[in-house]
Amino acid sequence: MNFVKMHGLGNDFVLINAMSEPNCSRNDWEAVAQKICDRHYGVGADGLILILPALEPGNDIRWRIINPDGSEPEMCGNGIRCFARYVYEQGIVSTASMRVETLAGIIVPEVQVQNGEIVGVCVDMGEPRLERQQIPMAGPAGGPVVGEAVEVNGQIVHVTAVSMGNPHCLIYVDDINSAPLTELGPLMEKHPLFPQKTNVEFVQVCSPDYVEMRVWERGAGPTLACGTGACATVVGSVLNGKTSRLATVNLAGGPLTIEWRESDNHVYMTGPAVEVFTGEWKE
Ligand SMILES: N[C@@H](CCC[C@H](N)C(=O)O)C(=O)O
Repeated sequence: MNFVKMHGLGNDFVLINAMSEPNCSRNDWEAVAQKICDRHYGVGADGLILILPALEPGNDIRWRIINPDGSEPEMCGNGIRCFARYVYEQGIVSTASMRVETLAGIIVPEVQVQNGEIVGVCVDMGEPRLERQQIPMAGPAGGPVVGEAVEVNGQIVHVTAVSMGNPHCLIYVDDINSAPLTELGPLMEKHPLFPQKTNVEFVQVCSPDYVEMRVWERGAGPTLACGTGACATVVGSVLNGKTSRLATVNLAGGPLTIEWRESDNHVYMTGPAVEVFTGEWKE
């Protein structure tokens, strides 16, 4: 199978145009993802992205994203920027702005072109989901989960939960460099409060328009960046009164600009998407 390797701030993906593969209707993509994402025995990636035809008229294209552990998340922010750039550059979609069918609903990325050069991708990520059941998070039905005390490994941490289609759990820290990413990350990911598991973000607020964030991703572990996590970070930080609606989220792999727009309640994410190499996967 032909593939392309891309990344958004070091959050890396293998993309396969399933429409041009003879065996595109195969039903073992989860197993392919586990093999191809392996950093020792495969290509190495934080996820496998499939390019598929739209199911509904009016939409341009559809995707699937699969985590390295074979689970299928609803959305991926860095991945959708790579996907949009690739399908636009390859002429699979002819317009810079496109309607993409995802498990989180229709997502609208726009490839940004200046003087004939692609300079980035801005994505309308839709509305954040804040109700407890929408995260989803166990416990009595109710409104947003903001700074809720949760016991993990015998200690109390305060969590804020936001869904961008996929679940995120924010934990504020004073110093990002000493955040317990690899200790608390996996424990929170599988905490019984999150029936579909969760991505875990450690956040240091530096100013109302600049935060540092490090992520432990559901189904992938620590990654250099997480686009949906950056969106959730700004939404959660606004709910906590810690930032304004427009802020830079700096990740291990670099910065994303995130705006939670008041006029339409949508979250907009702007950042890079880079092609690294192409290859052929032999099974
Ligand atoms: N890297 C992503 C998120 C990918 C999905 C995540 N691992 C999950 O299971 O929800 C991003 O950039 O948003």
